[in-house]
Amino acid sequence: MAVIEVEHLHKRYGDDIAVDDVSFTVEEGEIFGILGPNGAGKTTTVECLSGLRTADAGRVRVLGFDPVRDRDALRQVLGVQLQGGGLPEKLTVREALELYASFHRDPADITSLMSRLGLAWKADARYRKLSGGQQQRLAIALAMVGKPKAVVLDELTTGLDPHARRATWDLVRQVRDTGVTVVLVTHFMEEAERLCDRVAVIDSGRVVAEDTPAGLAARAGRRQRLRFRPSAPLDEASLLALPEVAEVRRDGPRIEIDGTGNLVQAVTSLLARRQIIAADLRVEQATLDDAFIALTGRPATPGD
Ligand SMILES: Nc1ncnc2c1ncn2[C@@H]1O[C@H](COP(=O)(O)OP(=O)(O)OP(=O)(O)O)[C@@H](O)[C@H]1O
Repeated sequence: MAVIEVEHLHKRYGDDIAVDDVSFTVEEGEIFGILGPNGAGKTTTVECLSGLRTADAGRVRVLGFDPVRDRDALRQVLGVQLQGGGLPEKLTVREALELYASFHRDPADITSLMSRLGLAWKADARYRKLSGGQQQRLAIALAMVGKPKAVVLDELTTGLDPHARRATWDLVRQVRDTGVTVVLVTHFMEEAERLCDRVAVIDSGRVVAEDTPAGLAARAGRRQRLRFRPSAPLDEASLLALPEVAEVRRDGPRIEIDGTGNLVQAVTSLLARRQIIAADLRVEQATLDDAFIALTGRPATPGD
């Protein structure tokens, strides 16, 4: 069942087109990633589906509701954590949760929510005293306090160290495991690859691909890269004569080969015929990063 349907969403700020033409569908129970570089239109898209902005054109349905017309009803079933959604510095964790709970007809039990999200020991700590990771835990807790059927989490792990980022990923998986559909906005490839069931790649206000992370990586051409140190000289021409080999590079004593298909088998049987041993053999598959570059012609995280 589709939980979120976005069809031909368009939103501009004056002459600036933030979202040009975005369509995607989020299915029940999945973690759906919206991936793209800074300024691609991700936040504007999720603001439109959360009812925080009105689209200029297109159709959006979230759990059957029109986010603008049915905003109050939607608030009862959709949890939202938006980028930089800062809280008053002096508010404690418990107070923030009590405040958000008061907006809902049937809120979650705050004590058990805090313990589920590892915040019980910080219940009386003020917001400003929390670490970045704890603030994000609280953000997830606030999005979950209304016992939503779906949550939108925007740039959840930006600014977190690798350890806190991984801990946050575990929490997002926990949220999904309770049956809540998750829409996750990110510009981190690794995050999308590790966490998401499906991903919409957005670039300059348009969806350039919608697929599983593995499906997106496959679009990069199922490129493989092989690296090794041959035990005896190996001529490039005989490697390039193999149909699986696209490119051969030398890096000191190492050889780096890009290719497709049964690349590993083709190269290793050539080596066996020549009685050459491949030391330090490494095989790399195309990643979501490669797919993003293949789709958009540039990296997703400039300057990251
Ligand atoms: N309130 C606003 N007023 C005017 N322009 C805006 C506003 N919000 C966003 N924009 C512009 O719309 C475009 C898309 O911005 P948006 O924040 O949706 O992108 P994003 O993909 O979420 O980027 P980021 O990863 O940096 O948050 C950008 O060019 C941005 O400058």
